[in-house]
Amino acid sequence: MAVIPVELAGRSYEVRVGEGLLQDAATHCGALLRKDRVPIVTDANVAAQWQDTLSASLAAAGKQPRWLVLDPGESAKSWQGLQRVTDWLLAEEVERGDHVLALGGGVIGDLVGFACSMLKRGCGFIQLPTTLLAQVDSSVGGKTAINTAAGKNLIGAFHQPSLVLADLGALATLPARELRAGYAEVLKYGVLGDAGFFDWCLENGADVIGGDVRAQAYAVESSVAAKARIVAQDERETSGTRALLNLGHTFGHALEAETGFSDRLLHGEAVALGMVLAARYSARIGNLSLEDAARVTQAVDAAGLPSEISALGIDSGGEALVAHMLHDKKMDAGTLPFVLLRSIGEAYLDREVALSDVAAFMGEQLQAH
Ligand SMILES: NC(=O)c1ccc[n+]([C@@H]2O[C@H](COP(=O)([O-])OP(=O)(O)OC[C@H]3O[C@@H](n4cnc5c(N)ncnc54)[C@H](O)[C@@H]3O)[C@@H](O)[C@H]2O)c1
Ligand SMILES: O=C(O)C(=O)C[C@@H](O)[C@H](O)[C@H](O)COP(=O)(O)O
Ligand SMILES: [Zn+2]
Repeated sequence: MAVIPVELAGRSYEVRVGEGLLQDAATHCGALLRKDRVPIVTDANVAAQWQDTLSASLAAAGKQPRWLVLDPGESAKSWQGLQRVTDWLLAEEVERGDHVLALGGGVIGDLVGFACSMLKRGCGFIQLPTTLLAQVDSSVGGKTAINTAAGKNLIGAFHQPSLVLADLGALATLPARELRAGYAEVLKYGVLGDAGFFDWCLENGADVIGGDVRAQAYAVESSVAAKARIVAQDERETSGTRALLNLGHTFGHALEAETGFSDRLLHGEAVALGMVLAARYSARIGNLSLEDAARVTQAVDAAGLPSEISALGIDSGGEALVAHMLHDKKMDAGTLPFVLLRSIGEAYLDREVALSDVAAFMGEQLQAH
């Protein structure tokens, strides 16, 4: 098992990565579970695979698991989903000093984390991420949120978990499309800040997606270490450092909004497309070589992820996509800083981007090929 600390003043916690962590969850959580009753929120797909394992672990420690099982999918990250979770936590008489377990992907982690940030003005929670995306990204760093009609993650809070248990065994039951989508966020760490890791991804990405546990362990541990370093420097995304983790997301979130936050385009797929767009736009304004932009596209293609927005069947034009971007949380007094690239492994925040030029670029990309 690898243990990666997330160092935050007064709120440090560990991310434990390994096999069999759900079987041993009660031991790992230890005194964080201070009462006999343990509230757990998950979705139906995850419950079908992992509810018995977690229940057995808790029962063996003399605990009574209490389950809320939600419908799977991005639509749970909504006002209705939030109300369902908070009402249930209140009915379960969860107190501020208790810990709620969030068992699932990024949807469950973001939703439950947000509910816990508000419950009685803040109770504890533990992330038990079961998707590759959640293990490498969403369970770490404390961003929690729901979506609204206006856009992605627009209502949320920073609320750090007390512990993250990333059980690599959970990835064995994950559908191939979801594994691939999570891999986009792995590749992101290479593209934004680590050319060596990008090269590792090119060589080993197929093994990660193919289910090789050693490759998955390296991918998860490296990604979590990279994220933990950045979050420790800039927990609340105020200095510009953490904003680099948003590489591909301004484009990607606009595509998710335009496709209705639906199965048509998963978050990881949107991030893959967004990274390609960020690389191509960086090349267009002369800040990235055409060769490096092409390498980002190749890495996305090699993983079987989408790389051309023209294939999405979006009827609207570049202006409509830019209209979604105006809701981006990086928007600052009329300026939208974009995460762009100088090279593979060197992302930067560009505050000089003209949205009219982005609209023209997106219009071209929607027509291309
Ligand atoms: N907070 C953050 O820092 C952060 C970072 C990245 C993404 N996100 C958010 O995460 C969300 C996407 O998360 P996701 O990709 O994990 O999607 P998800 O939570 O919807 O899970 C994907 C699918 O896999 C199923 N599933 C999960 N684990 C499984 C398992 N082990 N076996 C079988 N099926 C399983 C789920 O039921 C779901 O159908 C988005 O809303 C995105 O905005 C947040
Ligand atoms: O942790 C971060 O910071 C990230 O940006 C990670 C992203 O992968 C994640 O999708 C995040 O939720 C996007 O942040 P947002 O602030 O644009 O909602
Ligand atoms: Zn993301």
